[in-house]
Amino acid sequence: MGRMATEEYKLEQDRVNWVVSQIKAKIQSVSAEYDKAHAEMKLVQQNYSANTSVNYIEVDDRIETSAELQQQRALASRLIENESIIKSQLETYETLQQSPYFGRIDISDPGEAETEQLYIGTASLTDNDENFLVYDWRAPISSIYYNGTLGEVSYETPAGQQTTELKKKRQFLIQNGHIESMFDTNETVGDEMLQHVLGQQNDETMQNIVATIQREQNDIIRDTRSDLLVVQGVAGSGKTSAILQRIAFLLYHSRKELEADQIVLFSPNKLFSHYISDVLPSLGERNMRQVTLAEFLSQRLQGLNVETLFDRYEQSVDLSAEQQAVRDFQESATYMAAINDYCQQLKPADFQFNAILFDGRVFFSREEIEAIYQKLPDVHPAERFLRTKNVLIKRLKRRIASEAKAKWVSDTIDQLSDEAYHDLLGGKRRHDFQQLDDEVAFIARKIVTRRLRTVYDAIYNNYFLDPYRQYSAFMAQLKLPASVSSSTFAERRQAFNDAIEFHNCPLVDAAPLLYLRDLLTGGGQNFAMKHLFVDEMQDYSIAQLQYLHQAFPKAHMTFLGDSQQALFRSVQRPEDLLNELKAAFNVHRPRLLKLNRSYRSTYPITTFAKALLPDGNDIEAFNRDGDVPKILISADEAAAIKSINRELTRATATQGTAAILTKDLDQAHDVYQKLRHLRQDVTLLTDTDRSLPKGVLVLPVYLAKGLEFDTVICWNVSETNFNDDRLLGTLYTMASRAMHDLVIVSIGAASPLITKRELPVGSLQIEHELSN
Ligand SMILES: Nc1ncnc2c1ncn2[C@@H]1O[C@H](COP(=O)(O)OP(=O)(O)OP(=O)(O)O)[C@@H](O)[C@H]1O
Repeated sequence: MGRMATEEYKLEQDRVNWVVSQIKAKIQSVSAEYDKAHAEMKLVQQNYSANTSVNYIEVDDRIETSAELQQQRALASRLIENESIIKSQLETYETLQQSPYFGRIDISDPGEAETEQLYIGTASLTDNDENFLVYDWRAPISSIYYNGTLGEVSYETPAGQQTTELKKKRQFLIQNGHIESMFDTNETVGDEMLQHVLGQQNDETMQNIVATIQREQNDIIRDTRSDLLVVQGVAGSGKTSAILQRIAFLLYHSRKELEADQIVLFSPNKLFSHYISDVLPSLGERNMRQVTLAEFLSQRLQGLNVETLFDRYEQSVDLSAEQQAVRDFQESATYMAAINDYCQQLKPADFQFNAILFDGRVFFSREEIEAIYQKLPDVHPAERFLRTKNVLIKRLKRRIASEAKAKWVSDTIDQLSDEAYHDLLGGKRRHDFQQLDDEVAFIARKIVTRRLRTVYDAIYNNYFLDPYRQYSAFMAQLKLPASVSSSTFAERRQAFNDAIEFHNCPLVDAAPLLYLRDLLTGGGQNFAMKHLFVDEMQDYSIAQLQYLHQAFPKAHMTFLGDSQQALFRSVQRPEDLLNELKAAFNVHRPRLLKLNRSYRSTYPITTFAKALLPDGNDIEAFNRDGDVPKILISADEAAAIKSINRELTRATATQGTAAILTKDLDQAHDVYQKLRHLRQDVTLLTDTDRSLPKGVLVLPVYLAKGLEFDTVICWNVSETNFNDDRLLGTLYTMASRAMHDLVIVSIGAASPLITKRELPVGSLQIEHELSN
């Protein structure tokens, strides 16, 4: 290990130069190709717009033109696709030109005398004879680079397992075509390169980590077997990074069967979505779909305001022990199982059917709908519901047919303008009808159908079932476990009813309610989604995860989280969690992986952060130098603001990112208002923000989930402000956002969460400030 002899270095730089020259040549030829494709595209577009301006007087002409137009359109879209393929190729070459590769492995296959040298980069590159100059990091052979120590190694290929001998492993840092550093290592991926990468300053968006993926991370990235992969990883261990590289890997691995939009990631907030948005494009892949749980639930509960996790966190009213027990119950798999049982056994008379109204009058009465349901055979509830729907539509059609004979309809027809009449004829023509009467009857049905559109929509959208009343009825008949008091549960049910009255839906009820609705009406399932990722899974209840599984029944699941970062929730052992999920999901190949090494923060920061936790010993700090975290005890708020300002001036002098994290939004507002008078570069972030502006940011901790900053200042971790054990996860999340510097501010005595812990000597620097 260590820096290499100059001669070796020169040889490698020569190779880099040679590869770069090959890339340059490729860029030239592809650019020419691109220009050609672009010109072709332009031509078709011009042609297309010339064609679209032809006049439409002759009806038969119109048909011909539209066939021609369709052809043109197809041609145009093929050209657009072609152009975008060439463009992304060009982009790949341009990235490779800066840094063609980051690794080299020397291998010798059994029985062969020769040693082969393979270079590994973010994308593959071949010369004109199809020889690999650079291997894609996701190629089967590249796994050796991440997994193998020197000596005999094996790797998976589509043709089965192969073995080879790994003779050398070399890492490079190449920038602008220049080798900045290079190391030989016999470890998986050596620490020196990692030191170098991690020591750098934070960017506005996350970077890919392909050059330095660690062995445990590689296991997550390349797992293609598991149908449920649960990752418990400590703060800063690379969970989010692993998700993104895994997606890139899967897209490569199943190039033919998998598209980026068949992958969905549930992310903690919008800032986070923006933060990670560059990683996949930097690897030449399209981004997956991203959604927050709140967005997903609200979209499915249209017309209701679904309480967000943040709303709930903000109002974290101290729940009584009984209320907590009710919440735990409602978030459990048992509760979801009870819903399933209820739906399977629901008697027709217990269905909460709604009458369908038209113009304020009953069109289909409750009794009629119930009678239809009652008469149907006792099949699966969703199936029976669907058949009910079909009967209703049939009856609607019959009523339309008879209503079409009504006098008001013929009166309406008499008064139709020619234009309106033709409009109603739609695609039909005069000679489509045998007699004029038929045509008039057709128009009459059209008129009535249009008028009764709202009835049709109501049937189509399942409005004849009231899922809210049904859910409430479910709660009313539920047999409660011993831990739950019936009066507290009755209060909870009342709270749900009241919320619905005001078009609100409590978060705890959203997933169970949707589950019930989907089971009874047979909707809400997306069979096209092939992979479901959940980041920060500790903020989801089992019930919510179970609903996601129900909503994406065909998706492989990868759930990642850190139980220690739970906000206002008790910590659960990952093994228990996996077992619970396994039972609830009925999966075949579950797997639990752990990441214990933390890369984000310096050694002193991780050492301090882990000391806060009762089970912090599992956390392994990555060895990177830095200052010891500091706690500033101020006498009052004004003094605290002043000292923050001083710290910020120091922190921003180095161009780094700095964030002040608060317990909740109110405090973020407050700090922002005070600080704004002292400096111009401060921004307050709220949950509608989608990007991270430059300068100093003030934000509540839950919006900082998954993010990182060079300097973090934790606001007012005092005895009074952090006086609850349940805030430990909050404090730990705050502290673990810091990459290089961590400052904790406390007005008055510090929180017992810090003072009661036996912190290792010298792990925290304490400064008392007197008021002035
Ligand atoms: N193998 C690696 N090589 C280089 N950098 C890495 C590696 N693994 C993680 N990192 C860096 O460590 C930081 C933390 O990674 P990431 O955000 O993925 O962790 P996380 O487990 O999702 O964290 P948290 O749960 O605290 O939000 C990032 O800056 C990431 O780039």
